[in-house]
Amino acid sequence: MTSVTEAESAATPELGDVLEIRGGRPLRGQVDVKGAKNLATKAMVASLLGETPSILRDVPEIRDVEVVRSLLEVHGVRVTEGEEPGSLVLDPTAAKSAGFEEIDAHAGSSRIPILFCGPLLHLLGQAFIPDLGGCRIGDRPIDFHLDALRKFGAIVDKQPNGIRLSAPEGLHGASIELPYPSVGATEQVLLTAVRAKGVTELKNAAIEPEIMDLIGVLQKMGAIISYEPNRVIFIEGVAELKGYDHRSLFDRNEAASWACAALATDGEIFVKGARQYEMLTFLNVYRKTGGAFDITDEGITFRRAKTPLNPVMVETDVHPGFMTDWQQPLIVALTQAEGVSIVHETVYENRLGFTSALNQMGADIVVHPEGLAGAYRRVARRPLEQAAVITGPTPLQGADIVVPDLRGGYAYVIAALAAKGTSRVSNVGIIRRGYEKFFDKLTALGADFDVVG
Ligand SMILES: CC(=O)N[C@H]1[C@@H](OP(=O)(O)OP(=O)(O)OC[C@H]2O[C@@H](n3ccc(=O)[nH]c3=O)[C@H](O)[C@@H]2O)O[C@H](CO)[C@@H](O)[C@@H]1O
Ligand SMILES: C=C(OP(=O)(O)O)C(=O)O
Repeated sequence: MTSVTEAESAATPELGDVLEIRGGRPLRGQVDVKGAKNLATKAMVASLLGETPSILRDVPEIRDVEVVRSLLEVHGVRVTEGEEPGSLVLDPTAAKSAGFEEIDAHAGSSRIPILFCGPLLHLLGQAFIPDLGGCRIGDRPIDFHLDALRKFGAIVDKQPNGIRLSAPEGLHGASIELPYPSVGATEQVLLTAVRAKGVTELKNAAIEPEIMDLIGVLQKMGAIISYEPNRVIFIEGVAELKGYDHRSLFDRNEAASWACAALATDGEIFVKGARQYEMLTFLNVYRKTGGAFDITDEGITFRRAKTPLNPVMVETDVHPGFMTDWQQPLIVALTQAEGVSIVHETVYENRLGFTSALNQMGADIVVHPEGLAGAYRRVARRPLEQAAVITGPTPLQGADIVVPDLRGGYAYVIAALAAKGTSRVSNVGIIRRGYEKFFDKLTALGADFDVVG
């Protein structure tokens, strides 16, 4: 078994783990957003399907990319920096001869290993996938993934520390309907079906912009994928794929986070690289909240249109709805709205726990773990819904707080920046999973902080 340690993959010394933040200063200036965490990592896995090297551009310098890079290297993919800054060359030509590796890698740090199943089964006929990490925001089962893999002809054997897969007869096209439009399960089907024998029909697929960009990557490699109305995707398997040359979609989650930082601190931030189309839903909510934005070809500038902000009612949802990864930084801004805001979380069952630290800082947020009975819904909701009721405006005071997960952590940092007085924010290393050059960007925006641990 090959072990790829956290230390090996997270060697970048940019971030410490504890920040002392002196709040009360508006964030002003420019930040650049590069490729999306939720696309770049998947495009990197796709390189394993090609017969020739791939080039991925605008790769973000984040820990999840480092994790996937080391997993690819364990499987014999040669990963080097490309000529263009921020690009990677992924050469899979030695992967087949590298043979089967049972990896014990990064349990607790990323969800991407599950997407190696299809590519490894095509390449080697077998795979071992360790237990997954990622943010602890609910149960996050992988049953949709495993059911789909079985339909392709894979044999799945659950083991104490992961799953072992084999495909003695090879993989064939399948007819699959997801119980819920899961992003990861849709990617699993795409990465497996492109080289399976025959046609795959996927119903109730996720259609997030990152999925569309992954389909673009696979089409460049030679795949035949058509996207039909009503969340149906058809994939005609092909015998061989080549490498791709692709510039990653921008990180709309990072862009939305900085937009909320401008709102919460009453600052003004130009997010270079942000685009309107992928953020339409976010921008509507931003405007209703009392935020303003100017869109140009280079990016989007975010600021407040008024103070105090307006209260809003938001339901997180699959695309084209309001993304679950946007609600945490928005909730910080909503503590400064005049009146009662409601955020219904419908994607994960435990994604509002981070609000308790905001209450410690002076916010008035009540979480209803079973959702709000009788509340208005656009469509019927899943039983795992919870709701946060935020009453504002409430001044925030500095506090000692511990980052729980990626987006919750970002929310804590902007809450501390918006608060009066000094905060000590621990465990900020988690933020490296999805925000590149985070300290540099805070400094560029005029944040007053020190790394103290
Ligand atoms: C690396 C990455 O791209 N992460 C994103 C991805 O996560 P991820 O791909 O893990 O999220 P999914 O869309 O799969 O999960 C959505 C819901 O489906 C459930 N589910 C999923 C798979 C399964 O086999 N069984 C099952 O029940 C999950 O528990 C969750 O309640 O999409 C989420 C929803 O937009 C985002 O918050 C994450 O940032
Ligand atoms: C939930 C997230 O990521 P992951 O799926 O990688 O845990 C996120 O990016 O907010």
